[in-house]
Amino acid sequence: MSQPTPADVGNAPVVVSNTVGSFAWGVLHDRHPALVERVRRATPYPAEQQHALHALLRETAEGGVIEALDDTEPDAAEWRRWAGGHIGCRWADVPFLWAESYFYRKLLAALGYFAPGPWRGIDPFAPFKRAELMGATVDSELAALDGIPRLPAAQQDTTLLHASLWGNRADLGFRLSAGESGLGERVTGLVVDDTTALWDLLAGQRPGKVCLVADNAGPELLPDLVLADHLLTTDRASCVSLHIKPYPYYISDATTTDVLDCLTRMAAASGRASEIGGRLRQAVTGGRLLLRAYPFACAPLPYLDMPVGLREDFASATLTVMKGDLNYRRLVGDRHWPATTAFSKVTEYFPGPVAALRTLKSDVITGLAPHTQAELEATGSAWRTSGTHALVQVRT
Ligand SMILES: O=P(O)(O)OC[C@@]1(O)O[C@H](CO)[C@@H](O)[C@@H]1O
Repeated sequence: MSQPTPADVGNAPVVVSNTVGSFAWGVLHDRHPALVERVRRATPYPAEQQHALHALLRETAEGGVIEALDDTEPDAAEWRRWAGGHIGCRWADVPFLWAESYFYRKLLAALGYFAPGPWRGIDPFAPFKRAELMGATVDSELAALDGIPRLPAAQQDTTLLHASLWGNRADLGFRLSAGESGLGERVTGLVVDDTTALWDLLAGQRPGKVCLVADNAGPELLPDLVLADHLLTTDRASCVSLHIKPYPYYISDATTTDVLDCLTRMAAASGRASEIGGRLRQAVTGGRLLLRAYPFACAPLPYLDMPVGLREDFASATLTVMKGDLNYRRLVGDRHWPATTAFSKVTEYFPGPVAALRTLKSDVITGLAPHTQAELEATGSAWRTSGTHALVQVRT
């Protein structure tokens, strides 16, 4: 299934979760049980679902062994294929990327998300996503859009791109780990900043399709949608292919419902936000904003393993913009790369120009200049995982 990794990059060790105290270990050990508890408290699930949640917690507890997805699940065969030899292994010993995705899929199975009956299609994360979207922070971010047209054109570009970039801190899974103390202050200088290269790339050709691979709903998706509108209205793109998730995933990842909720939220606002919301609605009906929900968007695999249809979508784009931490891990491979490994090398396989807009929330990083790495290490802070740092990386 995999295409060869570019030979001269080599293969750094894959991230697994079996080192006690590591970031990956913490996700399995702390974040997932905390999430199950939040889900249980948010929705009054009946006994059958409660038992299934208990069973999932037992299965995924320290030392637990991976059990196959029930054959009655509609995508059981696909997951069997994606599982390779992982069923029967300890959760902590398989690739972290795989274990996390499988956990989210098993959580949906436990809640009867795909089963016939009254709980089919009920998004367990909707209460959290809805609360975020209706929050006062969103009001002020939408109101701030009124000031954008007063900025010089280049500053509008940077402001909207960076709003989408930093919107990536609005990730409910990460906030679950950060706890009540909340997120650390953002460090404004980006660890890699290819912002100019990104706009130059779009300026250097006739407007074509831009693929925008979305990440979280609500406070991240809103600036993503505003960016999509900006690309369309400034003729940097003839259409935007917005990739979202086909079903709830990683707590706050955006689904079609979340896109529609954002459009409704914008329409209900005043001024420019409402104008943009109206234009985006028309763009959806007119085919300039295409919604795409590939099954592979929730696959436990790196983009190196993407199927043909998705590859063709990316290949026909002038640029693909990957949002967020998980997409970054999937793009470069969830491996302990030396931090100075060239981003262009690890993304060489990708079928077209690609940009990553990401706040740093896991161990994986590539493309740092040696002096940047040294400066970051010297801070003694958890710069790789704290969400305080961000990057814009481009491979043309
Ligand atoms: O992709 P996103 O929303 O930016 O971040 C996803 C995340 O919160 O979840 C994973 C760990 O569970 C990490 O990739 C990261 O910390």
